[in-house]
Amino acid sequence: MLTEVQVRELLGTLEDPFLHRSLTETNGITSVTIKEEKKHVSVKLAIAKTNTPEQMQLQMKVVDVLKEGGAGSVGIRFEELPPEALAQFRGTANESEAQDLLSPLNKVEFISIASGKGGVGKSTVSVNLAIALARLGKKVGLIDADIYGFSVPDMMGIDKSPVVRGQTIIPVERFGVKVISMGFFVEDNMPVVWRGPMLGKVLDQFFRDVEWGDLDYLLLDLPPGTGDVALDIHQMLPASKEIVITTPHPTAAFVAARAGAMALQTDHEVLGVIENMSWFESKETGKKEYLFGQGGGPKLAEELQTPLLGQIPLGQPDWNEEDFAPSVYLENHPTGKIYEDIAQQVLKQFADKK
Ligand SMILES: Nc1ncnc2c1ncn2[C@@H]1O[C@H](COP(=O)(O)OP(=O)(O)OP(=O)(O)O)[C@@H](O)[C@H]1O
Repeated sequence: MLTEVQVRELLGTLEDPFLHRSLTETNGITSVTIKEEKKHVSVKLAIAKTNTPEQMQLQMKVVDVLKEGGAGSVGIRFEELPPEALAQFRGTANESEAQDLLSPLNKVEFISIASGKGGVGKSTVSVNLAIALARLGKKVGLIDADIYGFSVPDMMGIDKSPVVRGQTIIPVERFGVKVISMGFFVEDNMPVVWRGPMLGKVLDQFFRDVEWGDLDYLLLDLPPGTGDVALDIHQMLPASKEIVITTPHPTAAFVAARAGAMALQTDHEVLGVIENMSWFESKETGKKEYLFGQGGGPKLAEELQTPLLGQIPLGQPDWNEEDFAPSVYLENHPTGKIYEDIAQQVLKQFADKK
């Protein structure tokens, strides 16, 4: 297993993407933690500018280098170099990088939506949460990165593909959300054998080549599960905060806990838990039936020491024929209101952390 000295040696030659000096020169490796029994290496790196496509690329390099060196899993947290350190090197960044520093994605907050297994409603929640944030006046983007089925376009009733202008991809806008799905680029939704690193490259392209404009929040609908692909992706994600989706059954919560643990292991803060398919409410009697059991959401939230952001009942949204969007709840639908409440809690959490 790697030692701290070896980790510092391996990473020391990688460059700060903006300053073009090695991380050794910039004193950019701020901490290294090694959990030998789990072969887990956790590093904190300081670079000139965080939450950028460049950070994403560096992140991928760090994961590659450490895994080649023998690490089983890698957690990376980025922070910005202090102004004094930056001032010392600033002269070395050239004009085009100065442009990059102003790139609109610099200010965006990433929120990834994860689940322990498929079918729990991760895509449904991603779509409705993105729309709820947009309804609250935020500028929102959504990346459908669920390689096991690109369901977001269908769920939102999107029937057109994004316009591609040269190198630039213009996302499709629907309900005030800018959407990009891998499904847009896969012919007839053909199944593809995706490997984590490949998905990482496509994600990187989505960060770089999509004309997102000025965004406040970029949501990522992640592939479900806690296997290799999910782990690879977690390691490549930008400094995103994570929301974990579960159904109310205690065993489902147990599986979802592994997704939460993976987030924490890869240094992603968990914003909260959303329990989906919580109950079915009879229209006649108003009585709630707990078809999938009870207690999974609160239990998971307690285990991950994070808030339970909300519970979504079973049911179908009402939509009209001409504006067909099978999974989108309207603003005044009771479930639409629950999503609004969740979106408000999410905004509050970001505001509190600033
Ligand atoms: N609250 C709900 N009430 C009724 N049906 C729901 C609810 N949430 C999700 N569904 C339905 O359950 C199915 C699975 O949902 P969804 O695709 O969002 O799950 P997922 O976790 O993203 O699955 P996967 O990752 O396997 O794609 C869909 O048909 C969706 O319409």
